[in-house]
Amino acid sequence: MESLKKHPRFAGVEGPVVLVVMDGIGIGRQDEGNLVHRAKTPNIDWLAEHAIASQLKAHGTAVGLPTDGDMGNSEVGHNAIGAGRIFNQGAARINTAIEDGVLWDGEVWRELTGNVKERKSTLHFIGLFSDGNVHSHLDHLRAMLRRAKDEGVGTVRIHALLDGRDVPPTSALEYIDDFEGFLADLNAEHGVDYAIASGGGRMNITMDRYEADWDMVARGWKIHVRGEGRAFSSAREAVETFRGEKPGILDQDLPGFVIERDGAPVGPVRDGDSVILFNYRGDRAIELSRAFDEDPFDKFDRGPRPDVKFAGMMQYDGDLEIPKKFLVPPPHIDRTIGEYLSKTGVKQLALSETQKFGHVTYFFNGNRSGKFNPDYEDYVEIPSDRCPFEDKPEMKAKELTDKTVEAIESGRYRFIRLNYPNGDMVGHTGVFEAVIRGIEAVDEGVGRIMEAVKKTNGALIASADHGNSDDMAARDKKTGEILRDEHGRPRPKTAHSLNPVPVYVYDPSGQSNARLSGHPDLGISSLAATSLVLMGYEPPEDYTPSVVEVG
Ligand SMILES: O=C(O)[C@H](O)COP(=O)(O)O
Ligand SMILES: [Mn+2]
Ligand SMILES: [Mn+2]
Repeated sequence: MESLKKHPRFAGVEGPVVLVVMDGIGIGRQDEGNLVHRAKTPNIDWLAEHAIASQLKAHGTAVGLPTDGDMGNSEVGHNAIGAGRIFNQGAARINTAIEDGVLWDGEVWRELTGNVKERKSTLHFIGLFSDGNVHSHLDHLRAMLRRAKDEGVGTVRIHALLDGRDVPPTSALEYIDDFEGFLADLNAEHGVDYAIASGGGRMNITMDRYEADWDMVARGWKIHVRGEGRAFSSAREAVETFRGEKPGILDQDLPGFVIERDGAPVGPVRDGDSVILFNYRGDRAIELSRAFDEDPFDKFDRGPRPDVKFAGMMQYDGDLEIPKKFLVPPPHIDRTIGEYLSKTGVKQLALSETQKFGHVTYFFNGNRSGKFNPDYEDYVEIPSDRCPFEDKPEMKAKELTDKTVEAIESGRYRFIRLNYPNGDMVGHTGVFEAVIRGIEAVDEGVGRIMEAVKKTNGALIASADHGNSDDMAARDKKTGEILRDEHGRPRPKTAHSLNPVPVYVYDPSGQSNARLSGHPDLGISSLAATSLVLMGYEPPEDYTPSVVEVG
């Protein structure tokens, strides 16, 4: 790989180029459900009016997802931003592997199904139980169950993590009923025994990320693997009971449950079983994978670890080889902006709080752990609070801004990137007042960064990885009208939006003579080239073009 070439007409702004990812802050229709619009954001508003402003696509094919009906997410968003190009992503790759049959011919699928056939043991599937298409898709699970049945696998157990975060907040029963119907057909026609064995809300058990709270994984392990937990005769009964006990609870927060048959758990994981984690996205799949794969292991007490064959849908971390076995290889993302800058000897800094730290480092660097060259890279992680996001929607915005301003003024870095998680993490709670406060905290941070950039003759690029808080109200599918609760308040939508995101390029000293490049239909993969031209480098030829022309 070559170093970057100097830009032919522009030597770069004097101070650092700062790329701010305002996570989950998109551009939506200006109504009651758009909390970005409702929040007081004097700094972002100023940028919209006075900086170079445009919109970028942040969903669907613009970020490597199968169709333009797929909402964007932080993983594919940060992949696209950091790679400067679009790579086919998890969902698209698995669809192809299933269509072409490559998945079934693969060594890992054959090993895991062969194992349970030979031992007459159980094949388990654990994963996010929805069609949100961010971490998983139920169509993949259905395809695998049909195939398992065709290949003569007799017993399958499903451990269902209820979503309500990438899909409507209380939609679990629709997915459960639909799936139970599918299972009933398989069982009746083919004499197999395929059943849901356990489950719980994804933000309560199993799907922690970035080691923010291993207790979640410990709870999930007990439920799925040991079959220990509150028992019910069906997943539907569990959900209905929990909802009755705590009205208003969202699916993502539901407690764990175990399904019993004849007084015993129907599907704990036992020696000789095979286990597939059918999530394809890495961040929230890594910890459970480690619990299955690692020995020794000190994150929580697993009790006796069953001796199983474990595989992930994908390899969630290629550098750390987590997990060891996987069904579909991940996209190989190379020549990211971070790698180019390191190669060119340009100093860079990445910052966020725990919740999005892996996004500005691992995902931004093309799913790569560690640094390209520690001499040229510094990473700062501010530990996230451990309370519900709606209780402290400002999160660590102030601390993150302090560190960023300090870094800008230090003169040590040429490129600084950071992520404010608020618009997204608080957006997922569906608590409107909190979301507004979270966005206002981001705006305050952006304002302080604008000042620091001005002081140092640097440049700011403010954008986002996908929308969320710009579209927070549930709507009637046909009319688009906002749906309301009994008090007339909009019912929340907790998932990401399909909206474009803003891009603001602010060069207070005017050195770059930046103006819109006028390329139509740009997506967030153009942010890498935009950062490079402001630093005075020519973007690599196959990068998505810059939002601005300079010089
Ligand atoms: O994992 C989550 O929290 C959501 O499914 C997606 O959110 P993110 O893509 O913004 O991380
Ligand atoms: Mn995000
Ligand atoms: Mn999100």
